[in-house]
Amino acid sequence: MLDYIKKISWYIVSNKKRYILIVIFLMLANLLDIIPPQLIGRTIDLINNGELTAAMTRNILLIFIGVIISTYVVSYWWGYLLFEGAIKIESILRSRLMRKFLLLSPGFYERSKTGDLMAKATNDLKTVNMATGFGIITLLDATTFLLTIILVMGITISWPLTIFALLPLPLLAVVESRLGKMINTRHKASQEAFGVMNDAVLEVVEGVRLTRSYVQESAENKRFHKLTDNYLKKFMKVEQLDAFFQPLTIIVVSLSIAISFGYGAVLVNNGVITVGELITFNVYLNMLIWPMFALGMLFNIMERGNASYDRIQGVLDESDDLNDSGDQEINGTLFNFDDVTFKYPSGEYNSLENITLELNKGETLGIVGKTGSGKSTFIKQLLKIYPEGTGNLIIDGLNISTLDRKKLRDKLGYVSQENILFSKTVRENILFGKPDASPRELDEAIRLSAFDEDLKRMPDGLDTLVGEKGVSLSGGQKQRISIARSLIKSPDILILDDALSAVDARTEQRIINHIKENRTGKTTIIITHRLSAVHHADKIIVLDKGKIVEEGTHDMLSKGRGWYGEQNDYFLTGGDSE
Ligand SMILES: Nc1ncnc2c1ncn2[C@@H]1O[C@H](COP(=O)(O)OP(=O)(O)OP(=O)(O)O)[C@@H](O)[C@H]1O
Repeated sequence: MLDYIKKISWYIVSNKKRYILIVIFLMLANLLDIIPPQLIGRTIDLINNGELTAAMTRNILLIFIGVIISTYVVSYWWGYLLFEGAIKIESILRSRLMRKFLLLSPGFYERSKTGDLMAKATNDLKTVNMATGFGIITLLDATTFLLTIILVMGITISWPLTIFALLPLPLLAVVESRLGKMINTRHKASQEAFGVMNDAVLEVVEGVRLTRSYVQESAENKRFHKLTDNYLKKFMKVEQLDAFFQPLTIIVVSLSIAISFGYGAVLVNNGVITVGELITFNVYLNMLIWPMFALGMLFNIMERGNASYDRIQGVLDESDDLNDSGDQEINGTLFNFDDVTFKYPSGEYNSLENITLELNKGETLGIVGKTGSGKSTFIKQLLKIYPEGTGNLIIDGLNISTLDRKKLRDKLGYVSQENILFSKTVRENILFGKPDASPRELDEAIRLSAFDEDLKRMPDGLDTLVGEKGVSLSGGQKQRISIARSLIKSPDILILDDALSAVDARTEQRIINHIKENRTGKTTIIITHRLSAVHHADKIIVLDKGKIVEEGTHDMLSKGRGWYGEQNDYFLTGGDSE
C-alpha cells in the first residue's frame, strides 16, 4: 500500500499546499468528532449525580449544534480539496498517456491491443483516481481518527482498558495486508481480461457487417461470451477477496467490545472508572468500526490503484525506438537510398533488400510490383515510421537517423492505403492537412483531387458529416478527400500509396494530370497497381521480394520482358496474354 503512495509522491509533493490543508481540515474534523461522546458521558454522570441544571442542558445543546455546523464546513473543504486533487491526477496521467500514444511508433501498436490501451485510458485511470481520492482520504482519515480515538480513550478513560480492548487490532492489520497483496495480482489479471474483452467489443462492432454477411453471428456471440466469462471470473476473484474485509472488521471490533465490557466491568467494580466513562469508552470503540473498516478498504483500493498505476506507467515508460537527434531543416533536394535493407521488428524476412536509388527534387518516382513486394515499406522508411535497417538513407546530404521526425514529415504529404478520416465534416477533414488554409486553397485542393463533382451531390456540401471513419462515403470519395487533405498542404514531397485504387480510370487520369501540372519542381512518389498512374513518371522501379528488379521510364520498361513489360502487355490486351 505504501508502494502506491511512493509512486504518486511526485504529485503530492507538487501539490503540498493542498495536502497540508487537507490534513489540517481532517485533524479538525477528528477533534470535533471526539466532543459528542465526551458530552454524552458527562451528561450521563451529571444525571446520575443529580447535578444537571437547565442552563447546563442549554449549553450542551449549543455545543452540539456548534460541533455539527463546524464538522459540516470542515468536512466539505477536505472532501472538495481531496477529490479535486484526485480528478487532477487522473487528467494529468490521461494527458501524459495521450501524448505517449501520439508519439509511440507502430512497433508499440503491433504489440498492444487497442482494447487494452482503451482500458488503460479509462478504467485504470479511474482506479488511480479512486486510490488517490478515496484511498488517501481513507488513509489520512482512518489513521488520524484511529489514533485520536485511541489517545482520547487512553487519556480520558483508562490506558489498561484501551490496550486490552485493542489487542485484536494487529491481527486485522496482518490479514488485511496479505489480502491487499493478493488483490494487487488479481486486479492486474482482471484488468488485462477487461482489455481483451474491450478489444473484442471493438472488433465485433467494426466487423458487424462482415459477420452478418458470413452468417457468423452465433460464433461471434460464443467467442464474446467466452471473453466476458473470463473477465467475470477474474473480476469475481478480486471481489471474493474484497468480501473478506467487512466480516473481518466486524469480528475484530466485536472481540474488542467483548473484552472492553468484561474488563471494563471489573474496572467499574473497583471504582477505577465510572459507568458513564465505560459507556463513553464503548461509544468510542464503536466509532472505531469505521476507521478499521476503512483501513481494510484502504488496502483494497490502494492495491487496485497500485496495479492500475503500474499498467499506465508501463505505457509511459515505453521507450521511443526512433532516434530524433538533429534539428536540421531539409527541403528534399536529393533522396539517396544507399544499399538500404530493412526487416520489420516482428518480421522474419527482409522486407527491403539492398535498395540503392537516387531521387532528385522535382522528379516523379513510380513504384510498382507484386502485392507484398515492399512498396509501402519503402515509403515507411522514408517517413521514418520504423527504426532504420542497414545501409544509409540520405536526404539532402543528411542521414535520416539524424533528422527530426516532425520536421521531416512536415515536408511530406502522405496518402496511405487506409484513407483514415475523422468523424467530422468534409471541410474539417481536408483542412486537417493545413488548418489555416484560405477558401481559395481549399477549393483548389478539391479541384486537384477531382472531388468537385461529388461535392455538388453532398447534402450539406463541405459541411456534410462523413460519419465514423467516413462510413457514409464511398471508397473513391474517401480516397479523394485524403488526397485533397495532402494536396492542400502543397508538400515538397507528395506520396500516394495506392491512393487511386478505388477511383475509375478517367478520374485517375484527371487527378494524375492535375498533379503533373501543379507539382512542377516538386517531388512526387506514386505507388500503384495500375501502370497508367505512373506512365508519366521520370523514374519507375519494380520491386520484388523487397529488391529493385527493374528500373527505368515507362517507355524503357514496357519494351522489356520483365514484370513491367508483362503487366503492360496484359493491360493492353485486356488480359488475353495470360
Ligand atoms: N508491420 C509489419 N510487420 C511485419 N511484416 C510486415 C509488416 N508490414 C508488412 N510486412 C511484410 O513486409 C512485406 C512487404 O509489405 P508491404 O506492405 O511493403 O508490401 P506492398 O508491396 O506495399 O504490398 P501491397 O501491394 O499489397 O500493398 C510483406 O511480406 C509483409 O507481410
